[in-house]
Amino acid sequence: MSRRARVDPARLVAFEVLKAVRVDDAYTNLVLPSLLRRHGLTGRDAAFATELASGTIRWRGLYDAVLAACVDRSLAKVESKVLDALRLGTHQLLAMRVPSHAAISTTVDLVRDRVGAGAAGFANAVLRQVSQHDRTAWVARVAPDPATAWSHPGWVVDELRAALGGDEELAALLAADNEPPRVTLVARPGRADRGELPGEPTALSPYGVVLAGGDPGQVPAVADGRAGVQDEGSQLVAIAAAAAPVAGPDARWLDLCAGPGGKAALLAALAAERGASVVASERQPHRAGLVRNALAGAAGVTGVVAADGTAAPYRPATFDRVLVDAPCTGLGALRRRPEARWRRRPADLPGLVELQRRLLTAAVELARPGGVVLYATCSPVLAETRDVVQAVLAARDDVALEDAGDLLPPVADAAGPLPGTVQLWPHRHATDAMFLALLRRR
Ligand SMILES: C[S@@+](CC[C@H](N)C(=O)[O-])C[C@H]1O[C@@H](n2cnc3c(N)ncnc32)[C@H](O)[C@@H]1O
Repeated sequence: MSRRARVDPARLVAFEVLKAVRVDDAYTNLVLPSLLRRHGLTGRDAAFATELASGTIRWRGLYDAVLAACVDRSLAKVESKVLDALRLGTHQLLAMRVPSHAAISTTVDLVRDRVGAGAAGFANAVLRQVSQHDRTAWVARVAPDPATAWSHPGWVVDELRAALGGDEELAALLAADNEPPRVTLVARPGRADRGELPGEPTALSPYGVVLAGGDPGQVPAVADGRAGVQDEGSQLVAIAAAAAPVAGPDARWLDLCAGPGGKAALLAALAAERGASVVASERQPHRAGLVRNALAGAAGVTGVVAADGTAAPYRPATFDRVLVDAPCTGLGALRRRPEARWRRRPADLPGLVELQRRLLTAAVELARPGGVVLYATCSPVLAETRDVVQAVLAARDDVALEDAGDLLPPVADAAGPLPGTVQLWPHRHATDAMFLALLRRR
């Protein structure tokens, strides 16, 4: 048998995912499917590789603290490929139902094959130490703080704690961030009925279904664009944007930050039912292309435009409704993006907040008097939610904050940081932490 043949393909796929995320800034969710295909993995093997890669990336903060206690030098001095393999071995030992001997021997085989015999001996010695304790005991030894125990960067924990208003629910939120989310589908009204989708109806959105299992791409209504994969919180954003009462004409709707098009597709379906039509606008041309794909075959669409929303090519006071689903840190959607928490930096915030403020200002100017603007983020960070809305309200006398909660089916415990705003949470609502604020132009 060749040395190469001893490496388990599911572990090799996970190892290659970690490398792509580290070296190429790849997104786990995008790189995984092609690697699974390339190595011919399906079914249980594909599920194992997915959990191994995604879980290892999510839990990297805790695992590095464990490994630091088992290695006699700084982790920065351990070769990156070896460190990746050690993290994979640690995830199998502390979080997956893999017998210790198998977790260690398969990791050692991987390191021998990919790095060399010396590194394999080192990996063997380190993982044997890791296997001396279970996860609870390791947390007690190396992770006295919630950031390490729940594997989040400290600054992210600080932002989430501030948004929650204290420590009471912090552990529940951080734990929810570490659970891969259930897959939810949306039946786009007028095009599909949720009764034809496989799974249980969602609790909050009248169009949603929690997928029972399997590949959503195989669901016929998803394959032909009448339904889509969409978090329930995102469904509620589009629903709220469509539901705000508007006196007078209600035909021209705008989605100012539409890429890749999930909310635009639901909004267009809702618009079509009411004889209205959506302009879907997105700055990045390739993401505008994704919006075009998402809207293929949909009624209720005026067009898709690649345009900077802060200088959009529309006349002021044109639209009856404007949705601003603003670019943000995404710290409310950590469940679905394993690497995101490690990639974001506090220094990203000021630029994003400035852009959010400019986009919301532009949206207010594009709304006609009496029209509405729904501002949303998939982040609960106060600088991106409360502060942006407050800044725009303070700078203008032609706009007022109204109650976004009234636009939704009853959602318990969803009060946002300003009166009338809504803040959803993964640990309370099993949605992404979407923020919603409703503004009306005077
Ligand atoms: C949170 S995402 C929108 C998600 C989308 N609404 C959906 O449901 O599929 C924010 C989008 O805003 C876009 N964006 C960033 N800066 C922009 C700008 N100045 N004008 C318009 N769009 C912008 C990003 O490219 C990104 O696609």
